[in-house]
Amino acid sequence: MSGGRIIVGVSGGVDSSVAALLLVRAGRDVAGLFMQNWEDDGSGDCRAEDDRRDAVAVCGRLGIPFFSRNFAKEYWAGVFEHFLAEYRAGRTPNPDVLCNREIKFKTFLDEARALGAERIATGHYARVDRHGGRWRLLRGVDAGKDQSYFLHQLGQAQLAATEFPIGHLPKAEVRRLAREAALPTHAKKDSTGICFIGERDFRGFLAQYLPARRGEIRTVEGQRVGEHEGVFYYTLGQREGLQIGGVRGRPAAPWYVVGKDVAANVLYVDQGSDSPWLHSSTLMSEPAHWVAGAPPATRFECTAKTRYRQADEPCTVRVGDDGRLAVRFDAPQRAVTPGQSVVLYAGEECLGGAVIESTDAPLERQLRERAA
Ligand SMILES: Nc1ncnc2c1ncn2[C@@H]1O[C@H](COP(=O)(O)OP(=O)(O)OP(=O)(O)O)[C@@H](O)[C@H]1O
Repeated sequence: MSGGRIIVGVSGGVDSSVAALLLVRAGRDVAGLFMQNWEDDGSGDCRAEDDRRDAVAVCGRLGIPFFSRNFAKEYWAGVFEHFLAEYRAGRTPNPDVLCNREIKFKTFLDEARALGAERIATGHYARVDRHGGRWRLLRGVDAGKDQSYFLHQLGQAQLAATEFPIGHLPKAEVRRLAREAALPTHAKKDSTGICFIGERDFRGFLAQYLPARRGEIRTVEGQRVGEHEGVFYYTLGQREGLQIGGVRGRPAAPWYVVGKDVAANVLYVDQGSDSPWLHSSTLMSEPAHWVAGAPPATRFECTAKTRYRQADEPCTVRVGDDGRLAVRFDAPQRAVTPGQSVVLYAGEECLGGAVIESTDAPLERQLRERAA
């Protein structure tokens, strides 16, 4: 395991800095590779230059070679175009899942090999081990930081070449190690949000690519209660950004998005964060990816997350002949959203997952039947 060069993805953040530190301490032949995945649009919000400077400083401090590559073209073609197409279709994609599959564990891995490395490492909170003749993807030990959800599209070939040096550590310990080693990133704030959007306003960003298209906001019963700027700017279960005044016969309680009719350009809302219109017990997915290369069975019980920050929910999975999943949850789930990923776990092990295509939420079913 320990021979040959290993290249760490250095993002200029504290996690990848400590990943590199631990590999250096283990006596490995380590180099850092920073990737730029987005062209600076001059808006002044792009942190890429600061991050790059921090990545250079960390490699300097550790005394390891630093490389930098621009993958903006690959990111645009492999992640961003799909991201826009999904939003245009009224779904809510997860670009980080795709970025891992298409960029960090493909383009980046290829580039690392071109630079003479046999293996790569990242500062993800996840673990990889070898068990029963195959590689397993396991949750990070810090439950609040676990990133296996975003990594569920990895397969045997990628895991065989990958290390997650901080996956067994709690975040507080990672920060402590960074401070103790005087790494220049030790006090840096964790990055939030989608990497190419950063801290800027999400709707404003999306509007540059998907121009506003005004339409009606209606209650599920069909009453017109307001106007929206474009159904694609909203996601199921969302409360913010809805311009709805007082509605006669309705209490002054907050409204939530419970459905989108993309063809008719209508946004459906209901009151109460726990609205029955938001709940579903079954979802259907696109063809699934399995970390092991194949599902454990054609029908099995496990737990699943339908969003990153969500508790594990017990469910039964049926795998169709075409690889698509029918996932039935023991208890109804709130705001299961087409475009997001359903990720399956057996205890600590991430089995794989798939993009959610549809659910049996009552309104979604009605809209689907109407469209068919
Ligand atoms: N621009 C980049 N260049 C090289 N590697 C990157 C880059 N962005 C992310 N990575 C790698 O992917 C890992 C996970 O990325 P993520 O965006 O989730 O960052 P994070 O959890 O905030 O970690 P960090 O503190 O290292 O930025 C990073 O730890 C790093 O190894």
